[in-house]
Amino acid sequence: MNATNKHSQRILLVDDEEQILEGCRACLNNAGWHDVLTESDSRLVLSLLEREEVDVIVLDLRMPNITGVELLPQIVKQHPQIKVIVSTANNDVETVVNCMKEGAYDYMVKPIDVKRLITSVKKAMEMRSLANELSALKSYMFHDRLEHPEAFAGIVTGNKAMRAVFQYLEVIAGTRQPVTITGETGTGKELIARAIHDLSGCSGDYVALNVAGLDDNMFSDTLFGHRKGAFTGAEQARDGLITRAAGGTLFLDEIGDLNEMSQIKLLRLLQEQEYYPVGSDFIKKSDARIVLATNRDLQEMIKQGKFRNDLYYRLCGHRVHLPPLRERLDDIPLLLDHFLEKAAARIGKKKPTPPPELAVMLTLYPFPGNVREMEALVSDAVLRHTSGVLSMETFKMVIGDQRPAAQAGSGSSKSCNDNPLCDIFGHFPTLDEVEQYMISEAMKMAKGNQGLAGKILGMGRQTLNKRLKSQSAPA
Ligand SMILES: Nc1ncnc2c1ncn2[C@@H]1O[C@H](COP(=O)(O)OP(=O)(O)OP(=O)(O)O)[C@@H](O)[C@H]1O
Repeated sequence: MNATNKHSQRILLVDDEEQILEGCRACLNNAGWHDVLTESDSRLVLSLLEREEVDVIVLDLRMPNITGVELLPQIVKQHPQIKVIVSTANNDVETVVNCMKEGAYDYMVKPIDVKRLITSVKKAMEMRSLANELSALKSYMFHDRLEHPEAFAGIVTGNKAMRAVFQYLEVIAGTRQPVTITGETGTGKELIARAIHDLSGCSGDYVALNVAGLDDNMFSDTLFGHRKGAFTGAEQARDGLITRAAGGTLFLDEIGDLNEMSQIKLLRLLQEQEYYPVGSDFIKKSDARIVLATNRDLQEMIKQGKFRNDLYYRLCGHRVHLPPLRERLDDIPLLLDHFLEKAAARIGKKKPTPPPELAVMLTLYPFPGNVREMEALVSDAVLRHTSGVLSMETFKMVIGDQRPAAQAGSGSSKSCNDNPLCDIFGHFPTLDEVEQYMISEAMKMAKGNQGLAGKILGMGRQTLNKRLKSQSAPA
């Protein structure tokens, strides 16, 4: 699927010297920007901008006919979204200051330094995509809609927090920045990674690698490949998965398990899009979009010295967090229906009817394995069931006498989905707990007078007295 039709990042170089245009174009191509337009006639720039969408312009200030100094304010006025970097032959502070006042994003002194050119264009592109994301986010805030619901078709949810994740992913779909997905095991991180790829409109493949348990050699060899003779047994050069993901998406799962050396290599890949195949001194470039996932608490790992701070901050650019299933109980009936249908279809049975109390019973269970655990539970029940109505036995065996999710140890009042009783008790209370609470509140209101407290509670003084005695009696 090619869900987005965003153009790739496009640069326009304007200079009357063809040699400079060609030199800069080659440098930018090498750095990974392949969509570079050039124009040597300044009189044609404004009409070109009417026809073509451009993100960044590198504009020479001294040109015949119309100078860059004259052109700059017109570009800024007519196309305020474009970032303009001016290039000037002399380091004339006054001209530079004037250009910045007119709205230039940055400036460069000629002859153009390649590193400076690349850094400046990179920053301008980042600013441009941030501005795009901001305006898209504003529009999502006002219209609760998804432009590409088909990208999320496999993810069953009606939950608000999940929908906000989808909207955010649509906003950042066009950027090539890495995306980090966090969430407990089984919350659907891999499904989200796939959706990011589908939304990106990239023509290349989606390639996934679970890095858990890989030592640095295996990590480097699997991801970056090796040159011939790099180690005993490396009889042929071999490309790594990063090559297979060229022009597409590389999904690295369980990055919280990476060791120190591999973290350094991952950081270089994220920051510079560069890597070395094992045994090679020649650096290679990658244009794969990188999506990462972890179910570990990376900040806690930093405190323990197990995860690099700089890598963490690099991962923070675009980040989504998937809530655990116990915090989106509204998804349980939908998922139950989905998994019943899926399991029945797989074994060629008719979809069984769930007993009405089943969905409620499932909301009481904390699901430490999240959606994956629920799917396994439902599949197992469908396999075992024989009559038209699904038996509760399989569920009872696993869930047993589970107390509501929060009591079962999650400790989160959110798991009651903002039920007012949960606000008071910190979990969904039992009848006994509610009774005790009401009696003690009524006694407080009645300043210890049992007759009055009984009236408040709608019971006689003697009944209240009995209940008070039974509450204080040892269990
Ligand atoms: N919202 C959902 N709708 C349908 N299926 C889902 C949903 N969320 C998760 N699943 C299913 O649950 C299983 C686990 O999902 P997934 O592998 O994406 O989780 P994960 O967060 O990547 O887990 P882990 O951290 O263990 O790698 C998969 O079979 C997936 O299809």
